[in-house]
Amino acid sequence: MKPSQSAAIALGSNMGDSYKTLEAAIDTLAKIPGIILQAKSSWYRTKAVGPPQPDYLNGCAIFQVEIPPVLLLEALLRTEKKFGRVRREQWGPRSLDLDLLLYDDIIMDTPHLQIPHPRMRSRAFVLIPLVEIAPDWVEPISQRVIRDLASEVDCSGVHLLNSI
Ligand SMILES: Nc1ncnc2c1ncn2[C@@H]1O[C@H](COP(=O)(O)O)[C@@H](O)[C@H]1O
Ligand SMILES: Nc1nc2c(c(=O)[nH]1)N=C(COP(=O)(O)OP(=O)(O)O)CN2
Repeated sequence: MKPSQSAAIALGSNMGDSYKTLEAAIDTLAKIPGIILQAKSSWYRTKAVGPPQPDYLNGCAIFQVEIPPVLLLEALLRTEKKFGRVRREQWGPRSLDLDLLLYDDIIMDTPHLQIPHPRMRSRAFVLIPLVEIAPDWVEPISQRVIRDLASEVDCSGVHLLNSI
């Protein structure tokens, strides 16, 4: 493996003090050896996609990583647990959701890990924050840059909370 790669992570929360949780989750990830924070987006208040539930707070971060994708996923799952994530229904409310969106230009499709995240290309709550910090990153399945993907989603349910 190369000395360092870039990974894009999506963060979301709609239970508890979401702002505090998301900020603390980024700090927690950045303290893990082999994970270095490079950029974080603004936070956005977003209408929930899926079953009726409270609005989410969403954002994205880019990390320089020196660990492989599976170890990075394990670190994300550990961090979700630390912040009280209990797995109930799919697409249901959660204190913290961390998704691995992109890892350099890797394409991976295993039962436990798909990269790029399979639903990222259609999600305004992912693409609107991500375009702030990675407009030129090429999503390797569509071969399109984030800027173009973001320009095509309906962003009516995505509202800026604070600027970077
Ligand atoms: N790219 C991925 N990022 C996060 N989790 C992933 C990814 N690909 C597969 N998974 C699996 O999904 C569940 C977590 O689901 P959520 O409801 O989105 O938290 C996890 O067990 C991963 O193995
Ligand atoms: N606005 C908004 N809506 C959402 C959000 C989110 O972060 N923001 N996350 C979801 C993801 O649900 P889940 O993690 O169960 O599914 P996934 O594997 O498709 O990410 C479902 N709906």
